[in-house]
Amino acid sequence: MIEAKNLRKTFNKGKVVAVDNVSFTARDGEITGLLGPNGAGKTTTLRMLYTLLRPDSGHMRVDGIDPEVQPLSIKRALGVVPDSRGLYDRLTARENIRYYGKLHGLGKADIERRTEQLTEILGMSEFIDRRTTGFSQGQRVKVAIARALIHDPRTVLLDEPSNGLDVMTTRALREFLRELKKQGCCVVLSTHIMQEVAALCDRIVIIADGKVAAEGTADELLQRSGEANLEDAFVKLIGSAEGLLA
Ligand SMILES: Nc1ncnc2c1ncn2[C@@H]1O[C@H](COP(=O)(O)OP(=O)(O)OP(=O)(O)O)[C@@H](O)[C@H]1O
Repeated sequence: MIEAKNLRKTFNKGKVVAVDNVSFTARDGEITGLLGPNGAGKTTTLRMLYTLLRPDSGHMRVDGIDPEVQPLSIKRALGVVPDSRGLYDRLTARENIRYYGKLHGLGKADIERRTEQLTEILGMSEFIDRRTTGFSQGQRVKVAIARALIHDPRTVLLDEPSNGLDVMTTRALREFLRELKKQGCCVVLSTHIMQEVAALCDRIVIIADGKVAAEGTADELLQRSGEANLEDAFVKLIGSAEGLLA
């Protein structure tokens, strides 16, 4: 479970307020979607959650762990697919994944076993032993996901995971995330695609201008907005649909 409390982050000596007092809870066994237009503060929020950025104020916990007190425990608890997928181009897909396994202190046999499993689930066998230079977006995302999950984390954070993916790969990705949820994982993803949250997320945190504009299940958001479909509900709750894809 992730608990974010009053997170705030500014840049450029306080002139840019990227995230302003954001609070929400993401539970185990659920997929939580951070939905918002470009520049809303989704990536900055995720970066604070995976401890790449330190909040100016506020705090977060993962399974009760405070990153200020136990920074390494948090890193072990999390699987992260960042916005820049960040693969090492000179390494093969397998070597990229193996390297992360080693960083997490896994033994060779465990790394090989888990890599085989993820290769199968994510459909990577055709390119697992190719260098990642020239990989398509979909192939990159798959390797980034496998790398993030090599240590079997309970909490998984994904920044715009379906960006640039074709329909079939997006469907496979959604199926995979549902499987993680079934296993009891806490899954948090950011997106600006309404369809994505509607199809996938148990809870939706709508972020606009660095703030939480609304939060709840799709049904709760419909009720609160008094609208019959999610698209109209989002428009009403955010005040504009600019930057959001249906
Ligand atoms: N390192 C940084 N330096 C200066 N400003 C930043 C930095 N990182 C983010 N920002 C600003 O903070 C705001 C929120 O950015 P963020 O990347 O979190 O939005 P986002 O919701 O993820 O957008 P997108 O959907 O376009 O990726 C933007 O105005 C952005 O320009």
